[in-house]
Amino acid sequence: MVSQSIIAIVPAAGGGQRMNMSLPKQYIKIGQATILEHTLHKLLSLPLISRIIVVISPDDHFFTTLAIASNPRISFTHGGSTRAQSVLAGLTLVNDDSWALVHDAARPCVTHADIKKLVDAVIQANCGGILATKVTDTIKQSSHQSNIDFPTIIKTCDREYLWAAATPQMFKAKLLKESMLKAKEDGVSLTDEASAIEYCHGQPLLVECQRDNIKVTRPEDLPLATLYLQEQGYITK
Ligand SMILES: Nc1ccn([C@@H]2O[C@H](COP(=O)(O)OP(=O)(O)OP(=O)(O)O)[C@@H](O)[C@H]2O)c(=O)n1
Ligand SMILES: C[C@](O)(CO)[C@H](O)COP(=O)(O)O
Repeated sequence: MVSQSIIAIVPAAGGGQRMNMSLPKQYIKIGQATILEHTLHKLLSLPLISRIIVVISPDDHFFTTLAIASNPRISFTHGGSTRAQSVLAGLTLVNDDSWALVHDAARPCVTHADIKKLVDAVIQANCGGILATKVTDTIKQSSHQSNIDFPTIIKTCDREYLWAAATPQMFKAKLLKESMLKAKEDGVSLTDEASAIEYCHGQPLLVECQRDNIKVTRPEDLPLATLYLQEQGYITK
């Protein structure tokens, strides 16, 4: 049984540019609830997560209108212009000795079982780690950045060692804070927490999760997230 304190940080301050919708994607409704509410319900279902800090944009006047905002285990703070800045803002509210479990607001389909699997693995190994999926496609490296119409292939990567990072990502708060601040000081941009630990020569655990833990990023992800939440029984078909 886990006895250490685990505080969840939910970065939810993004603008959702790639969704190309009028409101940030965390406030799009799937069934009766917003994406953010689905995500928070998943985290609330684990009693071992004692507190959840939701990091919202300073322009966000919507979060506090949601009933879930007054849940006693939930509080909020304001984030910054990058995901890393938002996570750091949340981390400043977490005791150094606690575990920080960072989970994207935009990943509402994560399962209770996969969060528990990560927590158990991390606590047992006493080493930070992340949920991830093994890469199953054949991966090509392009000659140019992928923002041109038809870049050409320069090589096929060996996928045996490749994983796609997901969230939650769980680390001791002090280590994560120090590693993220070091990366920031050195001008290294981070798209996840593990990158900060890697930058400081740590080796986080990879814990395999189900492939339904998608990040809602583009419009075509929405029907997929809806289907997964239906299959999981969170919304009616
Ligand atoms: N300044 C930011 C940027 C992102 N996020 C959060 O980080 C998670 C993953 O980021 P991403 O999918 O890139 O979200 P957006 O930044 O909203 O999307 P986009 O990049 O398409 O604008 C999301 O829950 C998002 O709200 C955040 O808290 N603060
Ligand atoms: C943290 C993350 O969800 C892991 O896949 C991802 O890196 C966030 O990246 P984005 O650049 O904000 O989409």
